[in-house]
Amino acid sequence: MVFNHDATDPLAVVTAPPPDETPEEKAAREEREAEAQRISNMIDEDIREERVTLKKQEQIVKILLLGQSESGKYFTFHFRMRFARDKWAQERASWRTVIQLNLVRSVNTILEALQREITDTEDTDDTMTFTDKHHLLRVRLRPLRGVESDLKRLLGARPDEVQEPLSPESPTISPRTSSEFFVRSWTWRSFLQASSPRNGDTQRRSIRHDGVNSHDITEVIAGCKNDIRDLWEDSTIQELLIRRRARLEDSASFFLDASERLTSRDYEPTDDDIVRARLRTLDIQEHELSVDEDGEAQTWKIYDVGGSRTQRNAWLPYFDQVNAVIFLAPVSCFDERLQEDPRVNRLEDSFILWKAICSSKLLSRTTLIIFLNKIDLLEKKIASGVMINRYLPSYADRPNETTSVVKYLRQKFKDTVKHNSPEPRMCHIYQTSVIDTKTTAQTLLSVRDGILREHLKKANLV
Ligand SMILES: Nc1nc2c(ncn2[C@@H]2O[C@H](COP(=O)(O)OP(=O)(O)OP(=O)(O)O)[C@@H](O)[C@H]2O)c(=O)[nH]1
Ligand SMILES: [Mg+2]
Repeated sequence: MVFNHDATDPLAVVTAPPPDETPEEKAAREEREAEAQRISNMIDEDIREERVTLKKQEQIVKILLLGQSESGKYFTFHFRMRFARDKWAQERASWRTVIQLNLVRSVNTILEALQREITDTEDTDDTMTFTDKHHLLRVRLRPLRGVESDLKRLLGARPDEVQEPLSPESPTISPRTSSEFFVRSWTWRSFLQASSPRNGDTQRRSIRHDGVNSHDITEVIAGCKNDIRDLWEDSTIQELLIRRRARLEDSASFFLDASERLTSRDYEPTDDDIVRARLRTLDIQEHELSVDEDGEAQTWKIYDVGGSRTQRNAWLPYFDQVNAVIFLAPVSCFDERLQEDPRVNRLEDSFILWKAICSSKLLSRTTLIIFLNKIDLLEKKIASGVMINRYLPSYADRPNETTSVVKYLRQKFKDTVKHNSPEPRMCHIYQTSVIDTKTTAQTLLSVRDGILREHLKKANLV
């Protein structure tokens, strides 16, 4: 296309071709003008595409999950189970490996405690009595040390990240923190792809990775079935765990109680198993879901962060443009300390984090949702007689009962929003035990409706 030179337009007069233009000069000029027009069209197209992308991005609901390590952020599994069924069906089978790792790690922790007791009390009178049965169990369960490393490798850990648990015979035993396993978003994804059945292949495929074969691992674990049960059910071992204050993970007893099922060769994880599985998050994991609202699907992006202190500086870039923050505060941990910094009480750490989130200017227009999580464990602790005011002096002489404790904590988190938010705002508080799949599903619907309502309100205001 060639520019139209209108003599009444002052700009056209300036850009008009010279009157004595030769045919060659005219051809060159027209070529230049056609090129300029082509570039201008390209720029217009880019702008149009950018606008469409921006519009789409505005419609995506972004949710950020925050909270200290082991707060229960993995509950996104409920969202995925409901709103990303296909992906979830693929992912489900691979949780078998994670659950096997959880079980094996717990057994190894018990064996380490046993070894520590034997070594530490060797030359003293203060020793427990172990029989041949205990010594035999130690020997027969020894292969599980190698299995723990193999499972980690199978889940994508690099060789330098897989430290074989120290030999139970070794005098220095590794604390639980050093062996806690994590997942990186990228390795996890590739692992999932490699492990999910494809092309209608519904038969269980043996997963191979880094020279490790899942079939061999399952065989070793199945071979330890009776010994794992005998170890866990032994009253001397139970006494030992109390005496050594062995810190097993929250879900250890659930998996150990179910060890006969978990160690079987054809074991398939149930939803209840998966929600109890522990796999520490490293980096930020992004989950995309298509959430239905009156037949209309909306894209949600959920960002699940690693909660330990060393991971927290990676959170900030995700504060931008986020629609809702779901903060998980595990209320049962009032008497526990952070693994990464044993000087800090875990409940106190949640208070500090929550205050920082409420005060953040970047989050000043973000919907805030808080889950007072692990209520089931809080109930158990209180029922066992642990006094909350011993660890939380501000609780003073209020009744040592779950309802009263939850009411107090609710108010404390609410007050923090009130006194620290840059602009006045509401906060939605839920009491949860995210391992309870039924009630969490109901909570989830309420959370979904709340987020969608707020999203709509903000979209209409803009
Ligand atoms: N009993 C009980 N266990 C829970 C509850 N919520 C979480 N857990 C368990 O606590 C453990 C930690 O949960 P995760 O979701 O992996 O913790 P996280 O917050 O993602 O931790 P990082 O990835 O380290 O940031 C898992 O074994 C869960 O099954 C709960 O409400 N009750
Ligand atoms: Mg996590």
